[in-house]
Amino acid sequence: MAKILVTGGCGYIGSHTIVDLIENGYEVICVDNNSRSNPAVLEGVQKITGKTVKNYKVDLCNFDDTFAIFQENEDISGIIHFAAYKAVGESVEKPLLYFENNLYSLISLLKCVQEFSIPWFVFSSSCTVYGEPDQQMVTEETPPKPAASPYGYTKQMGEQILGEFQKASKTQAILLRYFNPVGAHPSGLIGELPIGKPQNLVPAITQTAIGKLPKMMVFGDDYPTRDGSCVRDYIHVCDIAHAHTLAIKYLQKGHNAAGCEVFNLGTGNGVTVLEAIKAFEKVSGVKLNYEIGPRRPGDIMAIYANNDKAKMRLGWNPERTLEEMMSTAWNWELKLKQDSSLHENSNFQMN
Ligand SMILES: NC(=O)c1ccc[n+]([C@@H]2O[C@H](COP(=O)([O-])OP(=O)(O)OC[C@H]3O[C@@H](n4cnc5c(N)ncnc54)[C@H](O)[C@@H]3O)[C@@H](O)[C@H]2O)c1
Ligand SMILES: O=c1ccn([C@@H]2O[C@H](COP(=O)(O)OP(=O)(O)O[C@H]3O[C@H](CO)[C@@H](O)[C@H](O)[C@H]3O)[C@@H](O)[C@H]2O)c(=O)[nH]1
Repeated sequence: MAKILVTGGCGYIGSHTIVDLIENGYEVICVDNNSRSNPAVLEGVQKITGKTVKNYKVDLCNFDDTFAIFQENEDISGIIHFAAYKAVGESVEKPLLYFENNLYSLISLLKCVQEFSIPWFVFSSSCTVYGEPDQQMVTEETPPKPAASPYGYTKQMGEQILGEFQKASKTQAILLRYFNPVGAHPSGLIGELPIGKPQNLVPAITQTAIGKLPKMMVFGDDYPTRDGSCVRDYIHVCDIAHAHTLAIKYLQKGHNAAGCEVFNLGTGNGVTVLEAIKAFEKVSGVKLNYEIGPRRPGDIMAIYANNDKAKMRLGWNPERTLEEMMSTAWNWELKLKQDSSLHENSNFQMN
């Protein structure tokens, strides 16, 4: 079976994707400098799959070290590139850190792709590229708007870099635009490990429910939506993970006629913040301590995916419900409370 290099494989989405790739018969190697993750995550992957995944602890911005991985593994057929920094607020404070890490790492990797003629490349993009869209439901044809943050620009630029690179090479590329990945593996052995105070909704909910945070804030209930709170398209991380396996299969079958294809990865359902909280309360039986606060600067009122293209071309069928997203996230939070070794994730600082 083909060998796939997963970058950022110790991270949240990368670790779930490694599990899915292994379960679908792929051989996987990982490169992650653990700047934003705990290497113990791969032990969780091992417990789920029974396979040990080798991690190269390398900073992808370092071309020589990255090149050496390819020299050692001349049989790599595909790359799934997750490695990046992803905190929107931090990117506003430290734009150069984001441009440097997210773009240098991509370029250094693509130089290796070129040198070693790697046939398939899958890139983690985001619905952030749509900015505040004119229509709430976006298709892949919806024109990108200026990004709201340096992080968002790194995704837009990453897409452009890949588009131009692909035209000049034989590598086939897929850009996956994730909506809001949430939840955890049903085993409770891997999940999201937010650094510091969580900025994203679901970790904020679970950390409040377990008592790590005294209460949480709903950022605004005065938007022109059905209950006044913002609308997002929450998608289970295992469904996102499986889309990567399908993307690799698609490239493997040579279906990627366009050379560099874009796919939205969302459920197609918009959910408000208050609905997400209700779903959590229902599955956990915990009454959440929350308050309505002011709007968060830079927040988009409403966005959700038209996912027809991924369904039709990749054969993707996101099947997990909002309740499953919440129950697996809660199960993971409960497991984290028991397992102090994963708490060591907080041993690293934001740069
Ligand atoms: N989680 C989301 O909500 C979301 C939404 C849209 C897009 N994305 C994108 O998906 C990808 C994965 O996201 P995630 O949530 O799994 O993030 P994550 O922070 O959990 O994982 C990213 C991993 O990349 C590693 N990394 C970062 N820079 C590196 C470098 N220079 N060299 C080697 N390793 C490096 C980190 O140590 C970490 O393990 C990212 O590109 C992110 O921007 C995430
Ligand atoms: O404590 C909180 C946290 C979030 N929210 C709201 O919950 C919604 C979702 O917020 P969040 O989980 O932060 O997701 P987004 O703002 O949609 O941004 C995420 O999803 C984007 C698209 O994938 C990525 O680009 C970003 O990196 C990622 O942070 C928004 O309305 C927030 O205002 C709250 O009300 N309280």
